[in-house]
Amino acid sequence: MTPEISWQLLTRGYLTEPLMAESSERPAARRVRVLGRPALLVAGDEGARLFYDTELMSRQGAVPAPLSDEIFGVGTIHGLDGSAHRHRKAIHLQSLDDAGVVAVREQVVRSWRERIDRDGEQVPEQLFGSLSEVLGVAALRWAGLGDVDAIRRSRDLTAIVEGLGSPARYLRGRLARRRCEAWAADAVRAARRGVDGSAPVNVVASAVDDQGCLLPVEVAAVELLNLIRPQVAVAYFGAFVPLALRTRPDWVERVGSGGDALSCRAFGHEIRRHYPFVPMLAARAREDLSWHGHHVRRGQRVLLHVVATNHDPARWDHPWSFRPERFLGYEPAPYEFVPQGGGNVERGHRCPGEPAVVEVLHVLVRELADLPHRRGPLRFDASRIPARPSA
Ligand code: HEM
Repeated sequence: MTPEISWQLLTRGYLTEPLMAESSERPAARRVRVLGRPALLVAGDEGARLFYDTELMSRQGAVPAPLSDEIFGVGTIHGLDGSAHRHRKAIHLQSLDDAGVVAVREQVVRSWRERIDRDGEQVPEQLFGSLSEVLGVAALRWAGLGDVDAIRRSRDLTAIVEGLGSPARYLRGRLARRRCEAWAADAVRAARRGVDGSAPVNVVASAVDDQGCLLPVEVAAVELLNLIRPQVAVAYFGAFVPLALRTRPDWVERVGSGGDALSCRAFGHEIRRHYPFVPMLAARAREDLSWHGHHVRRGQRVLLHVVATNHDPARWDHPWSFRPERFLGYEPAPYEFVPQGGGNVERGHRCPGEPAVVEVLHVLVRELADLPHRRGPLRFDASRIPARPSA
């Protein structure tokens, strides 16, 4: 029988069965149902190549609207194709160019130092909450929005991401999104009235679509939030750092301030590969197609299983072990490692924030490795999306 995975995702989270086999016997694809509709679930390098083939796949309406509107917002880049998508993507790539990434890193270091000065040198009891605030303050300053209501806004941005996992959290996320879109729209209007500048809020406020028209305020607000919200979400990876360091105590010195940058980077990559965050991604077939004996009709969903791809036994040795050494001197190829999507960042939907996340994780790994008490939970609940360590 074809499994309905919507319900499984809600109740079993990352343990949703299809394609999670640990052996190399894993099938190339599985037929599933999403909200009652047939879909094809693919994984691994080959599956990712199919998923990111823009000739074959479209993103329009791929993520069910109730989910997309809550997590990303109405009119978001995630559902665009072709030249509309490329124009919108340019906003993000401009804000997250090399200088933008350096600025993200500087703001995170500053915000982290402020927290240490305030609360002292120890891993906070509630590391996830503390990191979301540190990263939220940093992201809002980076975007050019200053410190106004920064903590409350950071909590709302986290509530939006938390909305993925359960009906109660979803409702809280919708309310938080309404509040966030209101202040983001105000920020866009103020930037349109005010001074020019290179801060991301100004970049978004002055951006035009592929017809040369300014983005509607509501859409610009959604894109401004697309630049800020995911920076707060790096707290999910950051919260795994103490757990990862306890799994591999032999790496503590290598990644602390006396260690080396390459080890720190490898450790961050392995955190993004090993610990789950985004479970799967969605596209729709542009035309009827056939793949490994499965027929996919035009308009049907094709899903890329992110976690199964990052743990593909055909690609990764001991995929379920935390082994940062696998990334020493090795940068992952575009379709084998997809915690933030795969393929080409300019032409496809790969995450434009990936270089910033690599830098932020570098800072968090180094700082958390240096703190004297590396306490914190030793496990996480794999049935909860998004995952984070729990006591
Ligand atoms: C926790 C860290 C992050 C994770 C796990 C993550 C993951 C992802 C994933 C899986 C996608 C979708 C790829 C696809 O649809 O093919 C994506 C897209 C995107 N991400 Fe991230 N991301 C993170 C951080 C960031 C940051 C820091 C930013 C910006 C500052 C950002 C901005 C975006 C945007 C704008 C898109 C849409 C790209 C498009 O549709 O072309 N993300 N991200």
